[in-house]
Amino acid sequence: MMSLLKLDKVTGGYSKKAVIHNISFTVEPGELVGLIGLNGAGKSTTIKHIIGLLQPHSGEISINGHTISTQSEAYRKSFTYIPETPVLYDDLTLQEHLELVALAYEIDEDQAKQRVDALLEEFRMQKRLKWFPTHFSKGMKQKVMIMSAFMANPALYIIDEPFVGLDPLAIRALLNQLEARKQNGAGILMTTHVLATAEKYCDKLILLHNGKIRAAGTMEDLRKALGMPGASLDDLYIAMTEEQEYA
Ligand SMILES: Nc1ncnc2c1ncn2[C@@H]1O[C@H](COP(=O)(O)OP(=O)(O)OP(=O)(O)O)[C@@H](O)[C@H]1O
Repeated sequence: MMSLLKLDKVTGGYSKKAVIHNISFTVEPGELVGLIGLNGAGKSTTIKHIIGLLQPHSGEISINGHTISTQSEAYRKSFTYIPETPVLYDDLTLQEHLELVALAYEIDEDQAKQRVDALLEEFRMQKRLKWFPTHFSKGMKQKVMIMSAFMANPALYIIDEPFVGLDPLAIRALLNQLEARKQNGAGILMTTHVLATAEKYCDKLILLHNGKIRAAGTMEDLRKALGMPGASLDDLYIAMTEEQEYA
């Protein structure tokens, strides 16, 4: 079966010097995959290659079998990206942001209205439809990005550290939405430093260290690979970084 997202031996970075090395993994439909690593491990750099901001020095990235160089339009329409720092249009209200997504993704009016109503309720933003971003708190701005991504309803979600800055109700709303989208066959790649949440919700984890994949798989796979039965993701991760430093 064709993977939703496939990285095949991707090496790349910002200049000739590689920052990520020989990265291979997949995200399958219905899977939430956590990309885990210390500050500077290469998580954002990996994401920049997937969303097309950087080009690999070698290796290949495909979404539903499309690559960005050969089927750019199909590739870009297959995913939405939720950055860690919200990027909003100062002159557009929340409503206009959501309308823009509906236009860009060619969602018909009835369906758009249904999706907007459900998202407003879930993220408790019903009273903010006519607001401009300057009046939003940091967490509300993040919610606008998250709602816009869910509006588009893509096959693949790429989410950079979603849990910092959201209140507990918003985190629950996000996790509920992710679960529902997974049930419908979407795939999700998410970076986070909140390891307890990653351990609980991710189907598969990819541990990045110094730009390389150190271990990947389910929690059970990772425990076996590191010889630590019953360990938490926190313990596994710390053990992995220490092992590398003193090896
Ligand atoms: N714009 C850039 N130009 C050059 N090097 C960069 C740039 N951004 C990041 N790097 C380097 O790439 C490496 C990986 O950084 P990256 O941002 O991918 O880490 P990360 O895992 O996302 O970290 P964090 O958890 O802090 O977000 C680091 O050595 C960093 O210094």
